Amino acid sequence: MTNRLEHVWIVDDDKSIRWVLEKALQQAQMQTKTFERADALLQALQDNQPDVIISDIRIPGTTGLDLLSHIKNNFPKIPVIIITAHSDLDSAVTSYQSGAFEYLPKPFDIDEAISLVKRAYIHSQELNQTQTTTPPPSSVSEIIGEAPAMQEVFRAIGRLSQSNITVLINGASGTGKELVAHALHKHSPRSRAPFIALNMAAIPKDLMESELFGHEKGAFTGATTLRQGRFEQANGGTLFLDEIGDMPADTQTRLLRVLADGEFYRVGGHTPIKVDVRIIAATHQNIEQRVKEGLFREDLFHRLNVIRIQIPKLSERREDIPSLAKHFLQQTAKDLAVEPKLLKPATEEYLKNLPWPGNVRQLENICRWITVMASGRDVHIDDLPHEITSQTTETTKSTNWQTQLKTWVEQSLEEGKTNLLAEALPIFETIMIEATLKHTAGRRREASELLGWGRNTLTRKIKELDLEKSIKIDTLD
Ligand SMILES: Nc1ncnc2c1ncn2[C@@H]1O[C@H](COP(=O)(O)OP(=O)(O)OP(=O)(O)O)[C@@H](O)[C@H]1O
Repeated sequence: MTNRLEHVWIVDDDKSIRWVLEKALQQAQMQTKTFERADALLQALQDNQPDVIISDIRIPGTTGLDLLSHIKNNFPKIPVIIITAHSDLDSAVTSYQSGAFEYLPKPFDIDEAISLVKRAYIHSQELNQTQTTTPPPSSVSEIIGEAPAMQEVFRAIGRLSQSNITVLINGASGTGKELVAHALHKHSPRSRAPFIALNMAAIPKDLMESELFGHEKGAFTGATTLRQGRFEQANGGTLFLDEIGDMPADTQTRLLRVLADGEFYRVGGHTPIKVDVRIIAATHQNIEQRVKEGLFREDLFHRLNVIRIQIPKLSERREDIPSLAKHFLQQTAKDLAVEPKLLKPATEEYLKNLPWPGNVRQLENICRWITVMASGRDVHIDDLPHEITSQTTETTKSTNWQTQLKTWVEQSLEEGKTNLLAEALPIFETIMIEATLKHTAGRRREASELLGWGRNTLTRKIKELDLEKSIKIDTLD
């Protein structure tokens, strides 16, 4: 996963504000949790704490300001961003005075909200707040993958279970590296000890050493308390170092020493600390290339590269797309307590043929979008977000549809499919009909002329292909 260092909790009784913030923050690779009421958030704070809290000034259960003072008293290091109505300057002032990190006047700009959260997060790090990242529970156990390349990954996890060996995971962003790292931990003798994830690319360079190794009180300006680093937190368990290729040279040197000696010093410390930590590292980069270019230490590379697991891009395991999509649609529906959406076969086929540069994470995001935005229970191609339909244009720039169709036929035959026309024709007709009706704003007579069919044929096809629900603007002509 992981740029997802930041855990952000949002409390607002306005569902749409919660939704907008949540999606935007997730898009920025942060983990979010939302609450409708302040008391639910206070309850949750007893179990664990986020890096940043965003709260409306008026919320059921208490006021934003009471909540703020409760947090300031009990969890002083968590920055709180208060959302206020524009007119409500008084409360903005009061929220500052009561210790809010910042306030966000409504209506707010999403980018501004995100940069505010990022600033608050860095600020909280400077206040030496220690937080562990735990992936969301729903993503921990289930790894979906029928494709041969994924089966290979499962075999590796199986072979490595009960072992403590160092693993290097390679794969593009969003392919599931953290999920695999977590599975390796879960199936290891260390499963009861912590799994700590840390993304090198997300940590400012000068905070990296103290993030990894902790620091003593007074080690540098602002180090007002002793702070444990991730190595200490992960003692007995697993430390997942994501985007290891981005690790600065001096930290690489230090890490190498720790791996060789099994001990380290906190920043500003003089007593060696012994730990027993299993390292799982991951990168999307070609790490051998970085070694060649002198950007990554060769000796460290060999230490990490004991076992290598390669996670394929989503475009290299297209057969898994329908089951992944189904899984994400069900998961999102469960989270939102709504009925899961169902993809029509043509939609599945369409999704299977997209380029997916953002890999599984992108598919997951699209499924969330569909769950919230698609109007009916059945999801037609037309219901997909523009983001994805424009991707097709990108693909078709390089490969025309005939070539893609040919690839599909070849793949299907290889998979042993039969009766190919019965599968392809309805998809072909659905795309033709939906696109044309979109163009004519739902006017069937005009669409049938454009398609070169009689009006009755079009009506019959729409019925046969069960497209009625997807045609939203349906005039009576
Ligand atoms: N095979 C899979 N089955 C189910 N869910 C998956 C699978 N692969 C990835 N996911 C989900 O997709 C999302 C992205 O996966 P993950 O964060 O593990 O990718 P990553 O490779 O670590 O990404 P990055 O390099 O950007 O940090 C997560 O929510 C994860 O749970």
